[in-house]
Amino acid sequence: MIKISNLSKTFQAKKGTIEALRDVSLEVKKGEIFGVIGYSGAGKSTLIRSVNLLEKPTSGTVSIDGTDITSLSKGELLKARRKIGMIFQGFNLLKTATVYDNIAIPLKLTGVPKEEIDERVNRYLNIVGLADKVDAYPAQLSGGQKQRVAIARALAHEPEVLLSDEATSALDPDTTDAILDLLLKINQELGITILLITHEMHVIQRICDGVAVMENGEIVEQGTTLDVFTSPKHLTTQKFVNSIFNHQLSNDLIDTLRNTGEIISLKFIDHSSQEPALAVVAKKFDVYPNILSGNITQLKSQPFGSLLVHFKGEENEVQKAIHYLQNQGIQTDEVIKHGNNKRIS
Ligand SMILES: Nc1ncnc2c1ncn2[C@@H]1O[C@H](COP(=O)(O)OP(=O)(O)OP(=O)(O)O)[C@@H](O)[C@H]1O
Repeated sequence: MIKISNLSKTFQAKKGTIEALRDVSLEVKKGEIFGVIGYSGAGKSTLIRSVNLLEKPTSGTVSIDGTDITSLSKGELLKARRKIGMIFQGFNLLKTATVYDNIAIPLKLTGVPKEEIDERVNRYLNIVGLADKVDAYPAQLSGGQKQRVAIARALAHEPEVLLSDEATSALDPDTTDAILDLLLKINQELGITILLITHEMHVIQRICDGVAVMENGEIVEQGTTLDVFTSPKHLTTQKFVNSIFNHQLSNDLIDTLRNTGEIISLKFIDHSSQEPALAVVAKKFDVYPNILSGNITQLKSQPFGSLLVHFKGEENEVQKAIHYLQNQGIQTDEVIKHGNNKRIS
């Protein structure tokens, strides 16, 4: 549905040339929710703004539904953009217009007839749960409600793709989750493909099917959300994944445990299999597993867990236990080795 190929963007700034995007390629399939995550300055905004050509790439192509939009004439581009809705962190509502007009005015500008406008405003305000606010002004709405209006405004153009530029970054955690649930509903019920950018792993975890991690204008890792969570390869990805699980151990505890065994991080998809696996390991090998910290969360609709376990025992027995767990399909990472001080980031 969205195919970004070898996209690069350079800005000429006072202090020299800034390479905001370097040879970025990614593909978002029809009906998917795909998230791009990265720290500030990674190039996320530049990337998402390139998808509807709000930002003109220096090189590379962007195809929407098979059409290379970087090669279109102005008129053709205007038409193609109708397939692409966008929502923003700051909502971008007209302050002096009612909710109705915020949705209706852009429709009027694209020539949609009056009755059709009425019908669409109604339909999409119902979908976002704000039918009773049709006559309100933005100043009378909460942040979450403003974002709902912005979503209704985007949907009213009946796009195939919705771009979300940090849409939940200005919202509190509960409102964030409510908006993420709304995006999921739109994706599932209206079949709209969603590409979003965020700096919060929680957003990826809750609604994304696929994820790309950006740093310094490049994609350093991408894959299904499940693969990236279970075996993050790049250090930045590992930091984002760890931010969800947040296993914190005191240095004193680490020093004590290091002398008697290893601390291993276990990641698993089917949590029901986890406890028996540890019990079997304790029976089969001369090791004593002790759970230090644990967290089971939901990856979209799949349970996903992470445990930090101290395996007390001789090094060769601990290694045998780890191999056994790996053969059970459990992802293992050594966090603190015997007498060593390798630490989780
Ligand atoms: N119009 C511009 N002119 C000059 N430099 C720019 C411009 N827009 C972005 N940049 C630079 O490009 C790089 C990537 O910026 P971008 O806004 O895409 O990152 P980001 O990951 O979205 O960060 P943030 O989350 O802080 O918005 C940064 O170094 C930024 O300063």
